[in-house]
Amino acid sequence: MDNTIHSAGIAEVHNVPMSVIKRPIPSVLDEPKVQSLMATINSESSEGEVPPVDILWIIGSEGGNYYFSFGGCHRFEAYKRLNRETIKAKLVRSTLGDLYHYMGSSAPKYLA
Ligand SMILES: Nc1ncnc2c1ncn2[C@@H]1O[C@H](COP(=O)(O)OP(=O)(O)OP(=O)(O)O)[C@@H](O)[C@H]1O
Repeated sequence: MDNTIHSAGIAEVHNVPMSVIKRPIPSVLDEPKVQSLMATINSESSEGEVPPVDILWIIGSEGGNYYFSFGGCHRFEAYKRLNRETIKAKLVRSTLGDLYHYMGSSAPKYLA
């Protein structure tokens, strides 16, 4: 899901702590792809062969930053299994309306 319409204009890549990222939709994983990504990430030079994932960054109505991620399933799983503290990501500034697009009425009410 790299270079999607959402993140196409965003240049900055952040190291986002895995612990702050909410992934409300369970990933369906292709195991060999996860293994392959783990190997690539482990042998990666500083340039990087694995592109950043997209994260929806929402500021709550009462403040606070919320980070949601939907795609990037295989990359996220690979970073998780490697016990990485952070993942490279582009932050796509989003609204609760955007979240409804992905989650429908399952979107968390605490953001409204
Ligand atoms: N060993 C590897 N296996 C798979 N992809 C790799 C590997 N090394 C680098 N990449 C890059 O990582 C990115 C993986 O993105 P891809 O869309 O295939 O999966 P994902 O976004 O992590 O998971 P999903 O699409 O299932 O949500 C691609 O840009 C691909 O070129």
